[in-house]
Amino acid sequence: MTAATVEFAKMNGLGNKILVVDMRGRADRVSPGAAVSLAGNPETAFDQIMAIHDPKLSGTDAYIDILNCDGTRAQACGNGTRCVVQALAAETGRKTFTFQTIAGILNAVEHEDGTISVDMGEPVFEWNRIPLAEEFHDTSRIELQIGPIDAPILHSPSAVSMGNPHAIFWVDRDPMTFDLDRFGPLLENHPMFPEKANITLAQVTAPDAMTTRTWERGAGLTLACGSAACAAAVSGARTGRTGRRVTVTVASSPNRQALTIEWRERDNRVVMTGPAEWEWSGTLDPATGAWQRSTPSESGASAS
Ligand SMILES: N[C@@H](CCC[C@H](N)C(=O)O)C(=O)O
Repeated sequence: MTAATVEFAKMNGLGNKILVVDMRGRADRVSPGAAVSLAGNPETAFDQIMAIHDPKLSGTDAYIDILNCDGTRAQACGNGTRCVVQALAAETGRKTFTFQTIAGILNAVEHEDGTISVDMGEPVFEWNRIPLAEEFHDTSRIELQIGPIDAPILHSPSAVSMGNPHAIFWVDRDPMTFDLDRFGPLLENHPMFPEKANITLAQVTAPDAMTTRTWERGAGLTLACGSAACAAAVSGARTGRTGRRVTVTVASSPNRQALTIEWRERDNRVVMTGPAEWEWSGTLDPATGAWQRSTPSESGASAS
């Protein structure tokens, strides 16, 4: 008989709020309703759920189902993938993992210093695979702008899919100084993006460094977005703004933490390296989202 509850861990990657849910040994999934209920509680509020399922493909360790806090599915989540690696490494003592997601196969490794590298796959530039609603021969600079027509505030983003759709707007000052909570929803839902898009502001600060801030599809303003950091790094190199290995400082993350992103020349794959952090653990009902804390909390609260 399938148990009513499963174990989960509240974690984060650069402040990106993640629930890692252990769905192994079960045929059901975390329901969109459960996700919305968990997201609505300040204690379990999250940006993404990373649900670990039994592998569907030989040679992989797990199938990962990714849900945004609005209950929609996402194809990729860089910060969440590092959290999954840390959780499974702590459980098994292993250091390397291969996961399957809707977007493909991801390889990951936990290093001696505790940081985690995830091979996020190959970037996709074809307009209809990002996808965009209009044909663009060159998606490194597409026609899209916000603000007055003769003095746009944001314009000409680079578009790319890292499994999930991203638009990178190049800015010349700190991304925190822009009103992204106002522009984000307009751009996420712009008709140019038939599957919506993650919207990132990126300021190049050196040939090997940039600063980003992201409005996430299905989650809004989050403290960090790993796939967006990959998308920005690839777009920086593609447009000649940076080299292929960059430090991406995520302006909105606590203490402005950074990820290292390398777009490898030899195989076209993008490797993201950074930390993950466990906060507390509990159990939850994947059908309803009812939950219970099983490790101590500072607040003393214990249940939904
Ligand atoms: N925070 C994630 C990205 C999550 C998915 C995104 N909101 C989408 O719907 O594509 C990351 O770290 O990559």
